[in-house]
Amino acid sequence: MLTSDALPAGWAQALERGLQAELAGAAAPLQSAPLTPPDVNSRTLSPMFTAGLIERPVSWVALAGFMGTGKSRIGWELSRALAMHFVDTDKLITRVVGKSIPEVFAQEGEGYFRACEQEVVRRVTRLEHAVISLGGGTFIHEENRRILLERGPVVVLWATPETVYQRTRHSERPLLATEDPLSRIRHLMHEREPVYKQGTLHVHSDGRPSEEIVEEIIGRLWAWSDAQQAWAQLPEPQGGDRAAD
Ligand SMILES: Nc1ncnc2c1ncn2[C@@H]1O[C@H](COP(=O)(O)OP(=O)(O)O)[C@@H](O)[C@H]1O
Ligand SMILES: O=C(O)C1=C[C@@H](OP(=O)(O)O)[C@@H](O)[C@H](O)C1
Ligand SMILES: [Mg+2]
Repeated sequence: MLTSDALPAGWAQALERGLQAELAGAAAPLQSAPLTPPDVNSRTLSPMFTAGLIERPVSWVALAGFMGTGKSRIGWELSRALAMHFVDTDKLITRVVGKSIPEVFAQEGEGYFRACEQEVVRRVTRLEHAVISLGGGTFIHEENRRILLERGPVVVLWATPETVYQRTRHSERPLLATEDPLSRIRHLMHEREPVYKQGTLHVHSDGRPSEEIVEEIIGRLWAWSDAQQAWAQLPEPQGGDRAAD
């Protein structure tokens, strides 16, 4: 595994330029109209636009999970629903390196890609008001996982190997470019499953329209942030550290 020290000089500056271009490319969050009109009775989407004040359950969230579970698509839709910035780490790497993901794997090697990913994670965890869609392997790397979970909730999307196969079979995922992609999916998913389980929230994406998934994520994020606040307001137990109880 290469570390980010292996990246060429100037990579950090190129990343910064690429990130700014990505953020400017998507409509600025506060100027973009939500795709779904606010519903006054729904906790999930309506509180955002009360008296012109946008309320969000979180100011930062990342989406993790296996290839084809919908991180890129759901992340984008979630960012529109919450009027937040959107960064897809694969898209950002593609922009900074100037090559597609399969080209990066083929020409620079997977180690180089993982080093780029690590640098991108370090940077995007410093963003505010952002939805981050990770690549399927990003959360697997221990250091990435630590930084991400320290920053905010990581929502893991799940799907069966069959669904993943159907969703990825016409696209280029270098890790699935084998004679028997379904077996490869099954094997890799099994291997990675215990790590994905370390995410904050877990949402199934099989056979569900993206709007429904986005709505569930928003509802679960509200519940999560309410619980975080309730926990923070608990009085410190006498004579001890709460975490040690
Ligand atoms: N809930 C869904 N239902 C049907 N198709 C979906 C759903 N979520 C994503 N897709 C489609 O599956 C493919 C892979 O989704 P993508 O967002 O690229 O996944 P990931 O980023 O996790 O690899 C895309 O063509 C996308 O439009
Ligand atoms: O699972 C992985 O290791 C990868 C997943 C891909 O992203 P998606 O999960 O968005 O397809 C992309 O980062 C790269 O091909 C490696
Ligand atoms: Mg993706």
